[in-house]
Amino acid sequence: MGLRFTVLASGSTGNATVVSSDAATVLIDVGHSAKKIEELMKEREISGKDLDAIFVTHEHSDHIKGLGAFARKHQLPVYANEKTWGAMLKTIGDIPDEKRNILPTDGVMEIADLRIESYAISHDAIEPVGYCFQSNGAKLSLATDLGYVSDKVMSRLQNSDVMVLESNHDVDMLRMGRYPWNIKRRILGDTGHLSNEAAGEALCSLLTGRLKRVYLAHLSQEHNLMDLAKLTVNTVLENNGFFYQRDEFALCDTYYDRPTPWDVVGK
Ligand SMILES: Nc1ccn([C@@H]2O[C@H](COP(=O)(O)O)[C@@H](O)[C@H]2O)c(=O)n1
Repeated sequence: MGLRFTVLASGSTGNATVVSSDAATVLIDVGHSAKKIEELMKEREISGKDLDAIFVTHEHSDHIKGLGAFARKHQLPVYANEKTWGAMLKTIGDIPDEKRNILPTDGVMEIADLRIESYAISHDAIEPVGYCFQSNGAKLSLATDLGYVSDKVMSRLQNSDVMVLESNHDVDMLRMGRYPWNIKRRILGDTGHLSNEAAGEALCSLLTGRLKRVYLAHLSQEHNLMDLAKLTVNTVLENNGFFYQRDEFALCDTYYDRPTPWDVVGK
C-alpha cells in the first residue's frame, strides 16, 4: 500500500484527518473534543492506540480544541512549529517535554515509512502550515485554511495523487450573508479562506494526469453547499479547457460531522 486516509471532520466547527502508511499512522489536527475525535475514529474502526503522532497545522480552535486532552490520554508525541507551540500552549495545557516536538515550518521528517513535509501557508494564525505525505511512491497533500495559493504552495502540491483542498465559500453567498463585514473581509482576504473559484483556479495548475481525486474541504455551512462547490470548481476547470472523465479524476466530499470513507492512495 502507498497511503490511506480519512478526513474525520472538516469545517470551522472542527478539523481532523488520519493518514496511514504501511508502518505509521498520524493524526493531523484535533479540532473537536477528545471524546468526539474518539467517536469519529471509531466510525472508521481505529482508536488513539493506533496512532504514532499528532501533527498540528495551526493554533485556531477548530484545529486544536481536543489536542491537549487527546495527546495526554494516548501519550502521543505532538509536532508543531515553534511559533505554533508558543501560541497554543496556554490553550492545550501541559504536554510533557519528551512528547513536544518542534517541526520546521518548511521541513521534512520521517516516521517509519511515512515522509511528512510541512509547508508555510497564508492564514491569520501565527505560523500556519499545510502538509504533504508520501510513502511507497504515493503522495497525499492537505491544503486548507489558506487565503490564497502562493507559487511556493503550488510547488509543494505538485505531483500529488490525491489532495484535500479548501473550498470554503461561494463569494456571492458570503458577500450577501449575515457575517459582520470585518469577518467577511477577513475570510475574503489573503490570510483568510479559499473560495470555490480559487480552489478551481488552483486546480488548473495542479491537474496533471497524476492527480486522481480532490476532496473539497473546510466548506462553510453558512456560505456554501457541496454541490455548488463542485459545480463552481468544474466550471472553472472547463472554462480553462480541462475536461475529464469520471474514471480519470473526481471531486470528492468531506463532511463537518462525519468521516469520509478510507481512501487508498497509490498501490
Ligand atoms: N461569526 C463568525 C463566523 C465565522 N468566523 C470564521 O470565519 C471563517 C469561515 O467560517 P465558516 O464557518 O463560514 O466556514 C472561519 O475561520 C471561522 O472561524 C468568525 O470568525 N466569526
